[in-house]
Amino acid sequence: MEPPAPSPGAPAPAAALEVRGLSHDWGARRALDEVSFRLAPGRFCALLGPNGAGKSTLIAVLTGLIRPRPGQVIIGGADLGRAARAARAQIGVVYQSPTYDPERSVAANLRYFAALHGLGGARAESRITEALARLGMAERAGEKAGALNGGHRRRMEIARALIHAPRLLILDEPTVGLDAPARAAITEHVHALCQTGVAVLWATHLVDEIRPEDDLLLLHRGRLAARGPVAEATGGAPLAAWFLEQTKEPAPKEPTR
Ligand SMILES: Nc1ncnc2c1ncn2[C@@H]1O[C@H](COP(=O)(O)OP(=O)(O)OP(=O)(O)O)[C@@H](O)[C@H]1O
Repeated sequence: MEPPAPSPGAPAPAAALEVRGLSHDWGARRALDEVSFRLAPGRFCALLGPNGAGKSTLIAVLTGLIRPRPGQVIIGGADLGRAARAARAQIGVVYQSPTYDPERSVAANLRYFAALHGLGGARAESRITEALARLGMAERAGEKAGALNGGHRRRMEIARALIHAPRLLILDEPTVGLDAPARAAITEHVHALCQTGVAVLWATHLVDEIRPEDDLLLLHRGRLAARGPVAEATGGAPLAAWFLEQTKEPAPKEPTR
């Protein structure tokens, strides 16, 4: 992972995601400040940041929920500001809050999303089977979504986000509220997806979800405080200690008399 080159010579391979000079203000509060990075196909990139760092705001911009002002988002070569449909067609999203129909089966939930992407009939069924198999959910296709445990519901949502074969999968703290085995299973499944060429942007504040071979973006108070392969970004320091050190709040000042 590297910052975007301002004047490329030979054409670089299309990035799964390229973000240039992105800022966003919520009223008087600066939530994102000049954020730029590039994510290569097939890479797992952890977007690490403490509460309030700006992770969800960044994801809202990347998924087109809010407009970058200023800034540019390019997904698989398509500019989100100028060619929103083409750009959005290349991303799958799993938001922090669950979004599914608890009364319908797992397969029916996926079928609904397939239809939203213009997929139907045998093509949709084969994509559903494939996506569920990738998440280890094949045998649960007929179960009611509301009857699944939390970990399986999340896996269903991840399978659903893959239904249109996106280039980039974006997940906003997907393991919130899950127990340790479910967290480990989901982290494992999503890392494995990268081997199929999908790039993953995984927002988290939990360092145990990040592996040494991953890419890392450290977001703190809206700014990218570090980026690159984990060992490079941390300078080889243990990740948990490094994260605490980087995001340490200044001690409150002594009251003056
Ligand atoms: N809709 C909003 N209106 C006003 N301020 C907002 C809004 N959403 C986020 N903020 C503010 O923007 C800053 C970044 O918040 P954001 O939710 O993007 O951070 P986060 O890293 O996702 O945090 P968390 O891990 O707690 O979800 C915070 O100061 C937050 O209070």
